[in-house]
Amino acid sequence: MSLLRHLSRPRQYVCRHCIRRQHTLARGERPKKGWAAEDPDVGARNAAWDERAGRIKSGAQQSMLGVLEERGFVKDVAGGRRTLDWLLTEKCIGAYVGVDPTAPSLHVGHLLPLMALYWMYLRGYYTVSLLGGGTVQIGDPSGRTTARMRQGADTQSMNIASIQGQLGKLWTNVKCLGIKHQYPQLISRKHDILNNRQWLEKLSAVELMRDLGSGMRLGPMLARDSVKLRMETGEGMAISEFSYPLFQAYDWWSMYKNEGVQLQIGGSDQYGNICAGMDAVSHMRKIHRMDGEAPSEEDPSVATYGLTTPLLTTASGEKFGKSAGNAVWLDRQMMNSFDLYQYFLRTADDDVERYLKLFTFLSLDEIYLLMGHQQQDESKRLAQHMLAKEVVELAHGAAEAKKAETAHKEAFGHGTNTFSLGALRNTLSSTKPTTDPHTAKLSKKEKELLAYKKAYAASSTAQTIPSTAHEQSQDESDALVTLPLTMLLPGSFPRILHAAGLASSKSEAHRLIANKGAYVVVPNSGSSENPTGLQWVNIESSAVADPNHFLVDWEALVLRSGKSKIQICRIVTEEQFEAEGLTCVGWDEFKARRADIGA
Ligand SMILES: N[C@@H](Cc1ccc(O)cc1)C(=O)O
Repeated sequence: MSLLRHLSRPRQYVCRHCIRRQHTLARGERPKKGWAAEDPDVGARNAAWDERAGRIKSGAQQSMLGVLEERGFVKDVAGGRRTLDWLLTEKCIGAYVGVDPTAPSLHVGHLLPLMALYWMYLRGYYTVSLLGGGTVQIGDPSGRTTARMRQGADTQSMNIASIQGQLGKLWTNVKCLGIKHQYPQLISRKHDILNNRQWLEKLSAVELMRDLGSGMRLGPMLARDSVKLRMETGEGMAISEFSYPLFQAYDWWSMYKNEGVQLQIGGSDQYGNICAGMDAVSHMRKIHRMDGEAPSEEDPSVATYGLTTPLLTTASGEKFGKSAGNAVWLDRQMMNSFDLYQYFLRTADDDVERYLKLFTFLSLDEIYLLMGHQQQDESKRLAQHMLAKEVVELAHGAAEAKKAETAHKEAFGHGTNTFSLGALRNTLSSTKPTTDPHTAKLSKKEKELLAYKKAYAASSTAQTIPSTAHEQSQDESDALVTLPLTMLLPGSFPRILHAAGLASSKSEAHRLIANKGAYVVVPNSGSSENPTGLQWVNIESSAVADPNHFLVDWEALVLRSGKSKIQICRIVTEEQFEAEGLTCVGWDEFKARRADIGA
């Protein structure tokens, strides 16, 4: 009886494409295309949304677009800034950011559009991070001067699996950060990770060209910088790459019709793809006549919009997200938490406020307060520590962030002139022996993935700074490099600095030393009031400067380049080094030379 009553109750439907979200079916009426049965919470959700819209319109609360603009996320808006601002206030629309899994990890550059998306999630929108499992096979030419290398099937599936996991972790950490920063848990919040392979694999070539291709014009596609440049340089472009925007546009159409995704966010190089997508969706709407609810084609409440984030450069003019020319990876196995923390800790004073707004969920009031404290004593780098901790927390989680913070605060606890012995001992005691039990438990597939990631990170760093930490089979989370004692000889500091990853070559290490930019910690140099606060001294350029004289606790050499890039080197006997199956930059060359001399 009660079931019958339930069935006969008029069902509520929600239309993803019009501003009047809720519809009640009349007797005998069938739901229209784009309507989805809605759960009973819809009333409460709409009421909460309307109340918020009221607050925004009365000026009591800032609009979503206002928040994104104020924090520095907006370079361009496609489709009209004012209408997008209005739409984001009136309607709980869907938004997405797409990433192609071209590598096993995202890097910090990907965080910019994703952070804008995460803000939208926290403010109650439907948000999708889209994995380009289909589009990666085509290869986006945007912002590139050469075609991408074709990836093998194994590499591709490892990249997809790895980025999928990473996107999931990021969502978990975003939710935790949202709780930590006390953002209200809005009931309309929802997020998804979708893979465009799901629909692109089912898409027929005829359908793509007939429906979508017929609505996209050659003119704007030919006028794009990435296309023009390749034509001018004579390199040319394959049809597949040229057609890439069609596939990205089809993604949007698919998510527009099924999930109500009306906004796409991307880096500034995505502007062309986004505009092409907007035209395509509008054309597809005409073909599929989704005007059951929408009064007219130009109705801004059903149109699509694009938002691009700026290209970041540091105060010194470098591209953001590169450390000595290499990408700053978000994967913990490709860049450990200590190094990620350190990358952000090195942020220039002139950049730090801007980065706090972009890469943390701190409110603006908190940021201004923090900057006030920072100005009282810049040397403490309070703002940089906060930035570094929040980014590590977003990428690797709270526990890792705490560890990285403690290690750095101890290392720099007494200013930049001293190094804390406590920090060194803590780091050394957390070193895992040869066979890392953590890796031993991994399945064969996981081990393969781990080896691939390490090789990927090492190969992308090889041309500039070789990071021995990546080449060694140590626990991925430690910040140590292990070197054999035999390499420590009078005059060998340049070789050691190179092996420690603090210089890209021996000659660069020589230059660093000559410019007084290389330091080493002096053992037993603590004062009587602070015996564990060891002193840094400049490494001398003399040919007899002997690293052996700087062994702390007989097992570590602590080196620094510039103000803050520290590398702790664990020193072991050559037998132990070989027994642990370790190697380091310059080791083979060192052995070969030793053999030549007949030592
Ligand atoms: N083309 C985007 C990734 C992307 C893929 C699919 C999309 O639908 C959107 C974006 C890039 O290379 O950064």
